[in-house]
Amino acid sequence: MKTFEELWTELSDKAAQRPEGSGTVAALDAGVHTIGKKLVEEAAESWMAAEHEGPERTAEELSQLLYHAQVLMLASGLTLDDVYAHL
Ligand SMILES: N=c1c2ncn([C@@H]3O[C@H](COP(=O)(O)OP(=O)(O)OP(=O)(O)O)[C@@H](O)[C@H]3O)c2ncn1[C@@H]1O[C@H](COP(=O)(O)O)[C@@H](O)[C@H]1O
Repeated sequence: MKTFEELWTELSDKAAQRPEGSGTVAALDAGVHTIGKKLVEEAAESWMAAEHEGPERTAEELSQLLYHAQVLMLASGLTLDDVYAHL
């Protein structure tokens, strides 16, 4: 298990180090358009899980939504503080 901040640290390191086999590096290379589509897909899957599939599946989909939100933040050159400033 990891927190949102711990995931951010891990993904930031991956973006900087670009290790072989990283899905995050591949997503960043694919670009904002592809990442954005994935974010919307995970949002829809979270919605459907909440309506039809129960809390466990909803938590799983929401974790993927948070992951793709962080990838979009990285691709956009944003930091956590840039986003937290709007909360
Ligand atoms: N938390 C996640 C995470 N959540 C979602 N995903 C990606 O999002 C996809 C979600 O898949 P779906 O189930 O919606 O779809 P799928 O059919 O399985 O996959 P696609 O065909 O849609 O790509 C997964 O296949 C992963 O590619 C994630 N990829 C990585 N992480 C974590 O990010 C960290 C870095 O990962 P790497 O960059 O791959 O090393 C690790 O700690 C991982 O656990």
